[in-house]
Amino acid sequence: MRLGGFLGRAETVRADTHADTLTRMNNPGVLSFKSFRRLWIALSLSSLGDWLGVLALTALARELTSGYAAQSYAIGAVLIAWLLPGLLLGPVAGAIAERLDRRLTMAVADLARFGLLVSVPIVGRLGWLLAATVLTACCALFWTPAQESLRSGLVPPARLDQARRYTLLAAYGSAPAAAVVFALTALVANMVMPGSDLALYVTAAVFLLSAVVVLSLRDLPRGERRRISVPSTPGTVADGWKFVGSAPVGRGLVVGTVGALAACGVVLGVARMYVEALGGGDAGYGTVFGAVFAGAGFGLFLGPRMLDGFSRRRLFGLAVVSAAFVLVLAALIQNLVAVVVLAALLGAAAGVAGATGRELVEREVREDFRPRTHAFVIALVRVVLVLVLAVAPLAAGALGQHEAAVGDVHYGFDGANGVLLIGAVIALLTGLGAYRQMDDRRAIPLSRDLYGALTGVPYVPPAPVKDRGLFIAFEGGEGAGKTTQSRLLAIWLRDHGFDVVTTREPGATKVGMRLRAILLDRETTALSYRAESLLYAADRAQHVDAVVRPALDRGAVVITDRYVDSNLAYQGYGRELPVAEIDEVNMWATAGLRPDLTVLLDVPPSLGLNRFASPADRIESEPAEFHDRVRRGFRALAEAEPHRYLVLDASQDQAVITRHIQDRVQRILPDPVPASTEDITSTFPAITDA
Ligand SMILES: Nc1ncnc2c1ncn2[C@@H]1O[C@H](COP(=O)(O)OP(=O)(O)OP(=O)(O)O)[C@@H](O)[C@H]1O
Ligand SMILES: Cc1cn([C@H]2C[C@H](O)[C@@H](COP(=O)(O)O)O2)c(=O)[nH]c1=O
Repeated sequence: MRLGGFLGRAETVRADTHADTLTRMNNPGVLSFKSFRRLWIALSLSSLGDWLGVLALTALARELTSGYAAQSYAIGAVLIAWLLPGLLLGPVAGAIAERLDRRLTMAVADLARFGLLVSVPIVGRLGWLLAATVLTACCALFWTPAQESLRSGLVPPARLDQARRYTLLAAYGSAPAAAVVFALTALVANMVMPGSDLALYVTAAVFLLSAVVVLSLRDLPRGERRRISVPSTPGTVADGWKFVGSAPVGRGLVVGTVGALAACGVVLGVARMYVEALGGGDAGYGTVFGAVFAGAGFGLFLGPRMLDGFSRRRLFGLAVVSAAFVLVLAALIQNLVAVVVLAALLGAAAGVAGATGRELVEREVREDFRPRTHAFVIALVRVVLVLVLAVAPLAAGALGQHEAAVGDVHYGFDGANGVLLIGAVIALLTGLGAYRQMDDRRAIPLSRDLYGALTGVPYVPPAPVKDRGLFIAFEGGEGAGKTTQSRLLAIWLRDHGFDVVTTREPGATKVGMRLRAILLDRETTALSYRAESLLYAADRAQHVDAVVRPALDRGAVVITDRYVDSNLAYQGYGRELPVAEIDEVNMWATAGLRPDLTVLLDVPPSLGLNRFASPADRIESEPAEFHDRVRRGFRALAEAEPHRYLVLDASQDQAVITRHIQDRVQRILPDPVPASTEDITSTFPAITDA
């Protein structure tokens, strides 16, 4: 019997493996498309060259100047020359590239970069180094959009998303690789060719190789070419702020992103000078640079998997604040090994912030606004990085070198250290600002919240204070069993001597009943989604004012069948209106009243809807995808605040569900109210004259 079971399982595994192979054969990975693979190799080489170039050019700029201030200024100038063209000239270069042959454009841009980089050590002057940096950056402005336009024609539309992910990997994964190559080159150079010239020759060779790969691209699609349109970075920032900045989450994201970038930017900006002061040379510089990017990669991977159940909004602010503390240590501990480790930690904190920020956008921004939001964040990253990378070395130069002596102990405190501390202060203030803006668990102390997430036992706030009752909401899709379970809970609580008010939304007041009729009548047509959302919120405002608050004020347990979460799930996720905005409207409508506990009865819509015999109302008759989105919405809301929810599988037996609910409610019950108040205990539904 057991053996049979085992063989059966082994067979299933074999069948699955076979199915996987078949799927892979029918659905090959994007790198199996030969032309795309070559383009991807060219992109990896070109990105490697870009990162190597900035390391080699800044290192050589330092060598071509003397004195702490002059060297800092030279490095700052190279970084500005490297970044500014992208900020200002992107749309112009895109418009020119639009008219040119894509493959030829890329090859010529690579060959031009090869020539420019070879010329820099030969000429050996700072002025030409800066001019060559600007021209090299301009070549990238033609190369990148031409590559993007080619890419979209090399893979089937269904694979574009995967192709985009590979492209991102090549573009950013090449940064730590460049740091390793740079550090190794520096070690070799110490033996054969002192100085930073060798790194520049290696960079030039990488671009030459990229040109060869580009020229080897064959079988490019004929016919209509994909359009190239490069949006202006300052324009995207200004436009994006108008809508991203209007909600607290948006403002928090922007403020926090600025802080995380300030932290990483100052390290990259002053790394060369700081490492020199610690006796590290080019190899040390490459290592610090690589550590920041390797840490960031790790943080991006770790972010979504970290502290499951902990508020993402809190995590975002915390990650930025942690970056600030790491930066303080990096500024004060003047030891190269420690600085490398701290650089990796800093990158990891920024990576966690980046991944969490992305998760927040996915979760809280309406689907059709997401591309605009992502474009805005990317543009913001560019602008802030240019500013920080430009200003940091200049500020370090202006601060100069200082030394404090206490007895025989000498402590050097250079401009680089000062700038790192300034960066830390900016990151700390912005991190705290983002945390405050976005905090969605104000009532819960952070330490308990963190402890709960770390131990996997979410923190449940203590029972409400005596002068206020208990507020419990039942939420879930159609036919989940909310009415059934709320009645059973009310009966159980009354049996235990509690003053209980059962109520529901919409329609617990006279005004609410009219609104319910409008909202659920199938004759109501052409009701705009926003109007629908506001009508539900209006019903709620009346409900809270006339039923819920008075009952809570007298110390009753109020059980409502649907509340704010229904608005967020149905109108936010179902109708795809901005969830954060609906939340704000509800905050206002209810004067901030939130349930002490929300019981989410989770059921597949097909099962819940089948539980009814009566004809479907206006909302129930929405298509299956709508109800699927609503279900996902409820679950996302519960995941974001697990301490406030009890999520139950509502396809289980009724009695099992009831027991789970009683167990949880028991933990938060206040003392029963005196029997004298029971004469005002209402029954379901609570319809008032209001
Ligand atoms: N766990 C369960 N298993 C099977 N049937 C159930 C279960 N819970 C409730 N039902 C039945 O499903 C139907 C709908 O239940 P109920 O009215 O409580 O759901 P609801 O969530 O309040 O629905 P609505 O979407 O109208 O608010 C009722 O006939 C009820 O008896
Ligand atoms: C509160 C609230 C409700 N809805 C929807 C959900 C249901 O389809 C109906 C209410 O019917 P029920 O039988 O009383 O469950 O209204 C909504 O879309 N938005 C809301 O805020």
